[in-house]
Amino acid sequence: MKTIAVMGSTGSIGTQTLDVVRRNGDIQVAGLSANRNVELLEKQVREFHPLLAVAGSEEAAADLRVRIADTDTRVASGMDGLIELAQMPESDVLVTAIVGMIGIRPTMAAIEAGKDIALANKETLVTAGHLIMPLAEKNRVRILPVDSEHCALFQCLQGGKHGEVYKLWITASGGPFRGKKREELKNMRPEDALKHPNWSMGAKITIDSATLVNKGLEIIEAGFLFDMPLDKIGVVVQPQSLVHSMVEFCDGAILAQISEPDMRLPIEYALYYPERRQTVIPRVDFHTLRQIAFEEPDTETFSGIPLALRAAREGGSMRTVFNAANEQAVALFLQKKIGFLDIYDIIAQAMDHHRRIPDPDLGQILETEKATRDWIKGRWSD
Ligand SMILES: NC(=O)C1=CN([C@@H]2O[C@H](COP(=O)(O)OP(=O)(O)OC[C@H]3O[C@@H](n4cnc5c(N)ncnc54)[C@H](OP(=O)(O)O)[C@@H]3O)[C@@H](O)[C@H]2O)C=CC1
Ligand SMILES: CC(=O)[C@@H](O)[C@H](O)COP(=O)(O)O
Ligand SMILES: [Mn+2]
Repeated sequence: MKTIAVMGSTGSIGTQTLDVVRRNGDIQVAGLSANRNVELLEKQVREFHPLLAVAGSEEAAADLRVRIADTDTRVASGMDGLIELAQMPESDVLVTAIVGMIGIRPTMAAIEAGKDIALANKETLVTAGHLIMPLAEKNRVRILPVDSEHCALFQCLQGGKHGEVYKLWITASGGPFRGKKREELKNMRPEDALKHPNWSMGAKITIDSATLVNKGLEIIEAGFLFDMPLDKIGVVVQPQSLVHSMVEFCDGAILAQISEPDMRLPIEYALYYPERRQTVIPRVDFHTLRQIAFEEPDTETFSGIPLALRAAREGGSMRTVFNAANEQAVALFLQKKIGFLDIYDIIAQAMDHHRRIPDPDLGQILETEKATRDWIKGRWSD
């Protein structure tokens, strides 16, 4: 029986991971973690009986300890707790369902302890992919993509040779503001941007979908996961989110992965790879589906992709600045301290201000993150 630890179990990916576990009934859960949502974490502890539960702060951990005093689950907190969760001797796989580049250290710790990674936490790969992919190879662990596009690419690549790939096509929904122009975007509020047309996800990634920064992050993520140069990665809008991505091969053949938009499929694929299980999601109905549409992304209106390409081309610590500035800007937008288009300005200005480190180590990545956040706080926060 496989045993997993779920980092970020109370979020969108975390709860869907536990749903996959619940429906299959043959995976054990060794550890769970949340930031502040101890109420849900308590429920999860009572249902899945993990050995360890980690809360974001010592205050939240103290609350959780009281709540689950009648169980055998031990409670830890903060980054030390996440690293302990990542390295639990009982677990085979770490599901990285936490949001943001805070996932870097526990993900690296898990790889060092020989755990496979079911990776949803794309920010970690965007900022530290040059450290993580070689570390995984050295420790002979698998990085199994959970992000829907990357899981689709991974499925389409099965059996194909790396050298035979002509292009990876990442699909984008276009987000809630598809078709709008900059003038209309100026006044968009968080409640507008949080209405994703096809997916129900956490707040941060939903805003990233609206700016198309999510697609930018996903281009960089795909580069690391599949060892592909930027000119072999394209983006095409597929507004229904039915085609999750495609691989075009040298002979002109294109393989696509199509399914209803439901993250439980990629989560299940990553957890059971290379086996396929019975579906836990609704099947595509070709009797009612009339067409599958594609269009070009509007990169003039939505700067998420061009900004990411700039960060990827300049490389090194610039990827950290792109990601950290975006994390900070999205938080400010959600707090209604800045407008929607300010997200792009903050990222661009933070990148202009930064002096690039070509091949940053972990310490330099974390220092760059802090410097970027401090620089933004000094200019855009109270
Ligand atoms: N949601 C989706 O469908 C998809 C998500 N992804 C990626 O997966 C990752 C998770 O996304 P999603 O599930 O939507 O995010 P959510 O915001 O829904 O969940 C985030 C999880 O991380 C925890 N967390 C947040 N901040 C901290 C912190 N500082 N310390 C400890 N724990 C923390 C949250 O705890 P609490 O509940 O207590 O706040 C929660 O468990 C992201 O990297 C996202 O880009 C990729 C593809 C699809
Ligand atoms: C479900 C998933 O993987 C998200 O990353 C999704 O792709 C977001 O949709 P967008 O295509 O709108 O960014
Ligand atoms: Mn995605």
